[in-house]
Amino acid sequence: MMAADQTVHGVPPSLSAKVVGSFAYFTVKDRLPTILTKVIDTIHRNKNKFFEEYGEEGIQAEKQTISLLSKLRNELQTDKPILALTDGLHDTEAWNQYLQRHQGVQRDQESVSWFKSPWLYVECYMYRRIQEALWLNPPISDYDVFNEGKTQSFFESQQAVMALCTYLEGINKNMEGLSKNQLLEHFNKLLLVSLWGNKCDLSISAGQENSQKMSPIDSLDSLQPFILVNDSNMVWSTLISAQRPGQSGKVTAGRVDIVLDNAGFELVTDLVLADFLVSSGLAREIHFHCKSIPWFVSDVTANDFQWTIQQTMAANHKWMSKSGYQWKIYVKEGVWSYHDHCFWTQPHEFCDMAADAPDLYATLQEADLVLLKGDLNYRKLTGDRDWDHTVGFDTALRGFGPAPLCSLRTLKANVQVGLQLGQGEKLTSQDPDWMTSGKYAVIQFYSPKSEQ
Ligand SMILES: O=P(O)(O)OC[C@H]1O[C@](O)(CO)[C@@H](O)[C@@H]1O
Ligand SMILES: [Mn+2]
Repeated sequence: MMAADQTVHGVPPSLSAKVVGSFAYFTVKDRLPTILTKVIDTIHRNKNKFFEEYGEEGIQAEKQTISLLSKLRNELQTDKPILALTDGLHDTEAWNQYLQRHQGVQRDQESVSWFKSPWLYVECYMYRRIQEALWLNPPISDYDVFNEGKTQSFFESQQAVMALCTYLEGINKNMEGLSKNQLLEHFNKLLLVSLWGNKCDLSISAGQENSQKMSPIDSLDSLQPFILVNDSNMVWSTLISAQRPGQSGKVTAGRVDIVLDNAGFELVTDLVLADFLVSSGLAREIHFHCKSIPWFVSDVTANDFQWTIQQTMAANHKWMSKSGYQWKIYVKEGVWSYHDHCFWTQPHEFCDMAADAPDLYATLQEADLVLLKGDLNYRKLTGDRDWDHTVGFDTALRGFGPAPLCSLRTLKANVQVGLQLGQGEKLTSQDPDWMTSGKYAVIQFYSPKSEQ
């Protein structure tokens, strides 16, 4: 396996908090402890609920969990070594092996620790340790500490969700009569809505309210200048070329996998896109990939996925509830399916997937197109390394390419590849925070087929 923090064969080092003043440094120093403090507060605020549900045992669990989390925060803030996990879950061994791998390659006798090791690793590790703290306290093991924020962000985006479902209804109603160009136009719009939906995550704001208030369709034009790379035409042609004549002479389309990111408004934009892909015949089936534990504050779990569909169905708005019912039918009929895999909540760069999660890699190879939402997926695609901005996306993927894939990401971390010569420098001079503000975005495509 590749060393974590050295330049090997032209591969740049991982971003890390050891670079004082870097965004990684600022995140580990300030944002992660803030998130941990909020988690502690949330658990404490729910003390009565735990008592009502589990009696005295619930209170003990609340205290114990808080004490483990306070210890975790202290380890982080004092740059203690990363510790092996002790909770015996099905992925514990994989995490501990990953730690050993890092201990094996660490130079200069430095320990594997919060400020010295790769930022991607330690940030993922923090969320896994939160899970451990809860898991070790059985009555509250399944408690999702981020649930309140995720449901709040869904409810605060209601106006935008209604507008989006109304727009979707308008398309679906007239689907038969649409020309190919009109279809392409709708496709582009809904792809952009899903892209900008990624602005609404909760971890960048350390859990602060971050919902969509405006109609998402209306803001698309004004956001166009902020898209730094737009490969949407390749996404479209991949979908078209996956269409094949079926048995009855009817065209069958390909399978699209969507690696989801955040719950709340972003998830709705992804479901709307998925609905359109199926109803237009651009996709035959959609496989959604979600997280198996609460992750990076706002990421979608199985529970969030089901809950969002239920809430959409239950809405007091004709087109919103119609959409919700349709989504439930898609799930019931298997046109949409939900999958989770523990690799998504591990710290690996995606170039390790073929070796470390071969079953997941094989699943993705069956897709005709994989859409990967959000910033964290982009960091994992590119290994969260200090790449030059002009390095090609294909180079940064370092062999990861189970199927044609596309990242839909607003920039919230300082890694960005595939730009034109001088483009990064120009952005830095105009807008020094361009890589971390969530104001810019990319639709970046890669196909292993073009390499054959
Ligand atoms: O939900 P997203 O788009 O993956 O964003 C989460 C991102 O926000 C951050 O918290 C910003 O540092 C990153 O850790 C992470 O990449
Ligand atoms: Mn996220």
